[in-house]
Amino acid sequence: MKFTVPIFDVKNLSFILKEQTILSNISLEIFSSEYIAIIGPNGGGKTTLIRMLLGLEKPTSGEVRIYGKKLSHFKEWHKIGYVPQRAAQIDSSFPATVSDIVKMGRTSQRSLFGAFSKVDKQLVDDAMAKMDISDLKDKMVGTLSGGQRQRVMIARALASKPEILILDEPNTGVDVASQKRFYALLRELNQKEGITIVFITHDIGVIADDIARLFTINQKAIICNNPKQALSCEEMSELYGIDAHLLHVHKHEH
Ligand SMILES: Nc1ncnc2c1ncn2[C@@H]1O[C@H](COP(=O)(O)OP(=O)(O)OP(=O)(O)O)[C@@H](O)[C@H]1O
Repeated sequence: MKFTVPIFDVKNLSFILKEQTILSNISLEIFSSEYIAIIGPNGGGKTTLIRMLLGLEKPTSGEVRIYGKKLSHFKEWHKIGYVPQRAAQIDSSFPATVSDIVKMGRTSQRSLFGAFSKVDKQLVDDAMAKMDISDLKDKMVGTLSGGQRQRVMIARALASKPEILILDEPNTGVDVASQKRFYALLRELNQKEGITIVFITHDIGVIADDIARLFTINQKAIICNNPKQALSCEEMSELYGIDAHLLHVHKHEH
């Protein structure tokens, strides 16, 4: 079923910090089952935008709605899986196994000391299977490769059975072969399971065929209709870096 209400509805969002404009008048919508990439120069405000979508940072002006609700009224945070930037950079002595980490994905839906139910266990096992890490479940997470850790962090997010997965530059420090495998997994989550994906990346060329829309953020948003326009947008974003203009606003069709 397609939502007519967007998952995220952002209107005229601005964020000014110590007189520096970080985001200026951003408006966008993200719909169920979309695969969206967000690109832009370093410091362009991509992470800040995501933090505002999740209520982790308060905008100076403007509004974010999730599933039609104001952020302050939204309670179903388990529907949103978030893997922040550098989440996979875990200290090698970190005392937790892969399955310990993935189980943490269930905590938001259990009472603080609630027992780990059969359903919880099944969801954890499913998330590990989807991310192809079942055989690593008893390994200490700090001993894994960058690509394996990255898949553990995403499995943790999947264990909460999210409807939307937000990934902030998940490929930093991951080799090309692991990246390709990772992109294939994301495509599968989007196409087979209908999970909405919002993906902050510098790697747009590789996923251009998978994504539905691209947002280029450089204080202001440039929104492209389709991935074929994406590459020219990327070139443009590299060019200006100073003052972007709203070039094209996508109208979502239902
Ligand atoms: N809480 C904060 N305190 C100080 N500066 C901040 C804060 N939040 C964001 N900024 C600044 O806002 C700008 C945008 O940062 P942000 O991390 O959102 O950019 P980004 O596009 O995600 O960059 P990158 O590609 O390097 O991750 C940067 O100049 C950053 O220093």
